[in-house]
Amino acid sequence: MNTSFIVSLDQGTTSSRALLIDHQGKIIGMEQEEFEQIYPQSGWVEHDPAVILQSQLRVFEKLIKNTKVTPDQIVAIGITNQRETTVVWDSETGKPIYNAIVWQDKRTAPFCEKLKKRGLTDYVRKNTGLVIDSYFSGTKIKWILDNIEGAQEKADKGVLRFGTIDSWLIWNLTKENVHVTDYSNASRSLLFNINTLEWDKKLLSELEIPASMLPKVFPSSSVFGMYELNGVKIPIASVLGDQQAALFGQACLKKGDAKNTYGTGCFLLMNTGKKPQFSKNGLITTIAWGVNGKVRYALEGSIFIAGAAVQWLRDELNVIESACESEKLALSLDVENPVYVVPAFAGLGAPYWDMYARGAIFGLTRDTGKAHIAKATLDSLGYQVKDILQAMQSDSGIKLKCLKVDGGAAANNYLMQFQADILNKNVIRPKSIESTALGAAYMAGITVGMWSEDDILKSRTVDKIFEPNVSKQLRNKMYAGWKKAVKRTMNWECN
Ligand SMILES: Nc1ncnc2c1ncn2[C@@H]1O[C@H](COP(=O)(O)OP(=O)(O)O)[C@@H](O)[C@H]1O
Ligand SMILES: O=P(O)(O)OC[C@H](O)CO
Repeated sequence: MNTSFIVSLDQGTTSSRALLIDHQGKIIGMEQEEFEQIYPQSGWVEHDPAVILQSQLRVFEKLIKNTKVTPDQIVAIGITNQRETTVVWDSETGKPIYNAIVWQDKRTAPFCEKLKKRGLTDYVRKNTGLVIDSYFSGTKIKWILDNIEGAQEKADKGVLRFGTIDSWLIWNLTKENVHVTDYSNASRSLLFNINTLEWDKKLLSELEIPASMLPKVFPSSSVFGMYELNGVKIPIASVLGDQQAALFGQACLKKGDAKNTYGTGCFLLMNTGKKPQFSKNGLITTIAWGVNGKVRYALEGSIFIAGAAVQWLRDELNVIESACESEKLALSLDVENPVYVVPAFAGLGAPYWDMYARGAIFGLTRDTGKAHIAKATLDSLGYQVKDILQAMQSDSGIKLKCLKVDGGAAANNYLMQFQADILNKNVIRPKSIESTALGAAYMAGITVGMWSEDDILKSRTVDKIFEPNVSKQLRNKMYAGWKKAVKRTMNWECN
């Protein structure tokens, strides 16, 4: 092979991936490894940071071996990651002092209530763009400092480091152990001021988190450090939170462009341009990226459980053996489905923000079978996206003509058709649903001068357009059932 490539490391909630991408933006090779989800208590979700690192390094090594690419052909590495998931490690030993607390984890809900009672809601919204919720990293750091023996003392001595997964990977990938992150990841911490692009001193003091724990923050398109592979130094030339990477990878580069990614959760983001726009309908404001001296903002609707509900069908209910089987099962039912599944397994995110909602199944009758449950589970992804899209249109004043989609569950044709039906909009699926990895690669390519934003716009290819095909009456009836079901799951686990 006589060309140059970019390696994209995509560290997701359920798996680590490594992709080799050529000059034309074509995926030449991909390796993927699932890893263990740890549920120590109801509502708690953890990952082992060492397992994450090892799985990411293993898929990287396999990619090199199977594609036979040589280190000197790799011009840059791009990193994209599950966001908010919090690792705290000891800088002297390099060892985490606790498992990674995953974005879905609800243990800090009581502390979030305290912050709300202290009157911080408005301050947090205006300065971080976020709502006070256990989703974000800040309260997870606080929990570790308060609950792990010796943590506070070590933090006070300046020995501890906090990072989202990008920081944790880069610390370990670089010889000098650099401690860095990018704007998009920092903007998910509850500690980063998205107006001044600095850590927010007031919030650090409210949460009693020493500034010495925090990584240095750079634009997403930067050289974050060097990774040495067989003596060749390769620049780590981009870092992006996975949802922002998918927005970039889907070429949503202009104000008003939007995409939805169906992974473990579902995340609908709209590029809102140069200025942060604040929501009146339960969405959050986030930094999309920093590139070429420009910062771009986005409005985001975060759904906590999407593909994870399909995993629940597979692993907990055993009604399917693989995720793609859910499509066959849903299509086996050709009558209207009276069943609703509300997968509020980790509370409800946007637009409800209810940390105390819990999952439920409604409308069961004697003839309800696994096909009803599987279909209702897939439908719940589509309904949640409709909730978000309505809020997004109302906040932005922009009526979306269509919805660009990607992520693992976007492969499901039944789901995509249902999505078009319930939204009454065309749903556009690109040829490659790996927009996240592509976005990180494009960003790295921009840093090293291999691509421009124009090249990204030209690289989009459509696989399929799903067109709406149900009556308005049926659509409205189905959606009304969903709203009724959601209402009944709310505030279930009262504090
Ligand atoms: N054909 C399918 N139908 C429905 N869900 C699917 C399908 N394929 C994958 N999924 C779901 O998509 C998720 C994996 O997508 P991915 O984009 O890899 O997520 P993540 O980055 O969050 O790990 C899993 O939760 C899986 O259950
Ligand atoms: O790992 P994913 O693709 O489910 O993305 C997780 C999000 O980044 C959480 O905010």
